[in-house]
Amino acid sequence: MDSSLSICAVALGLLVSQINHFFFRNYEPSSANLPLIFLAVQPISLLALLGESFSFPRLLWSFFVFLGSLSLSIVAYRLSPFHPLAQYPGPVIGKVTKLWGVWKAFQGYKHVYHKELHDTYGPFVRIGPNELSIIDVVAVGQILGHGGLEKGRYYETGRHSSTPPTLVNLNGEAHAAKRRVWNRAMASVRDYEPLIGKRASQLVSCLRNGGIVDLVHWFDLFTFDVMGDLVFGGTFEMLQDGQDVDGLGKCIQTFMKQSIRPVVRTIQEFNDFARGLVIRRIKNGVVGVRDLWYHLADEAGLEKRKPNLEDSAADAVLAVIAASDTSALALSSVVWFLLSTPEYYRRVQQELDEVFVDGDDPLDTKKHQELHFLSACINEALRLHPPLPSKGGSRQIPPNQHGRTIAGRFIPPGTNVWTPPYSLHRNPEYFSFPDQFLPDRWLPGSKFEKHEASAFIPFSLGPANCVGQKFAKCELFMVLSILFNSFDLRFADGFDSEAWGLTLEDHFIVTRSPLLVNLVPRHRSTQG
Ligand code: HEM
Repeated sequence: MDSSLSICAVALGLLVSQINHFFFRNYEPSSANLPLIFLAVQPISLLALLGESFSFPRLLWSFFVFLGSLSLSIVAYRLSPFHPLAQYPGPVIGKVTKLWGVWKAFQGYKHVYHKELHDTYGPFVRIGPNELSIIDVVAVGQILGHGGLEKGRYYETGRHSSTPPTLVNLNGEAHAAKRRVWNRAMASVRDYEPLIGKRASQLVSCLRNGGIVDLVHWFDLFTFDVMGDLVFGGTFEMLQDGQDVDGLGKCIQTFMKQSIRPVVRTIQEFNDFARGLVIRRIKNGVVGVRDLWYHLADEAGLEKRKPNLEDSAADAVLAVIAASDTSALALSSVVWFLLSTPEYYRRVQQELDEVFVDGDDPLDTKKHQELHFLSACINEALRLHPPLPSKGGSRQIPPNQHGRTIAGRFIPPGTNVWTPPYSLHRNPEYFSFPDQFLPDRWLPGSKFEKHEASAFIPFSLGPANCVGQKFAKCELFMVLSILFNSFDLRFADGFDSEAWGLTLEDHFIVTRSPLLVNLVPRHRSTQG
């Protein structure tokens, strides 16, 4: 047949494809761009090298032989007992390719997919050719805790080259150095209490007339305003406007969903937006409390090397992203769980009424320590709806290092490891009735058969855990205390409350649909 290649050409095509497989297995590229060009050029070069004449059918054959044999050999190797992760169970599709997982992530249901896999295959699941998902509590401590594994390469690939690395992208000493600055900034949440309290009061004041409101919307505005205050000393004023005039929330969502085309434009918009805020903040200086920018830009001159403006701005933007959606989701989730279980809502209300007798300020943080049942409800909401359900904690063993034994099992070099909080928190080995909202499990002396508090990691663990954890908890207690103290809440008539939980989609930040609640002002309210 004229269009076929000579036997020699086919043999060479097969050989070269095997060399490619060997090469890419040992030197895995971090970007697909160059390898794709490299792969496309080879079948054409082979034809030229062998002096074969160029025609469309011949080119097609050449690609078919080369790519077909390369694909077959990759699939065979990934499914073979010779693959370093062969001992780990998982779906065939996951062993062969990451594309199925990517599709689930694109849909926003990666967390649910991983849980289903763990339900089927157990605590160690091979979810990608070189990826494991682990929900064993000993392993999670060894992976994320001190002396654990370093951050996976997804932390770096998620960053656009036009933006300097932030705390989240860094590893090792570079991370520790930046983390020191962040720790300094977040050391005393007490300093920030007036700032959070002011916005919590403003939130309640905006809602003072009661009626039907979308709490997702208002919690979003609240957390953005708080972060504007914390990071830049006051900026956004979304509560005052009653809306996100600059579209910051939309911008963050698009950015996180990373739909290829808008992403570059979004990053550009984001950087421009941040630059504007920074310029304004530098012009205004510190107004009142020392804000996060004061620390990030080292205005006190405590660091040996002053950070440059671009670096500090990138971290300031990180703060807004890391803190706003996570806290807003937590607030919405607590309200949703409580209104879905009226007996728990009544207990929270009763506790608040006992702790804050008439005239007491529900923003008094010293009294928040007495809110044991509310605290249990917050934990339970964070357990069932962790704001970072699947991505909080991807780690890796770099290909050029030795493997590690984790919880008695060998993890070979080149493996990416995930510890998805959503699946871990719902592991029946660690929590009785794992899918049910049962806040009593968090109270001292609870009689639940299984309760493994170290399997509860909504803020992650170890040296890269959430630096804003205390701040977030302070926000939660303040807002929930003043909200429940000021209003009686119930779902709006006709609102499909059961469906709300199913609308949560995991796109790194968790997107959610409106939460329609009817607010009736309470007579004993001290605010608004
Ligand atoms: C309920 C609210 C919050 C939750 C559940 C949460 C959860 C998390 C988790 C799981 C991580 C680890 C992520 C990873 O390893 O990929 C993290 C990291 C981080 N969080 Fe939060 N967060 C919350 C609120 C906040 C707030 C209020 C701030 C800032 C004021 C903040 C700032 C950060 C930063 C800067 C990091 C990166 C830490 C590092 O890499 O060293 N978060 N958060």
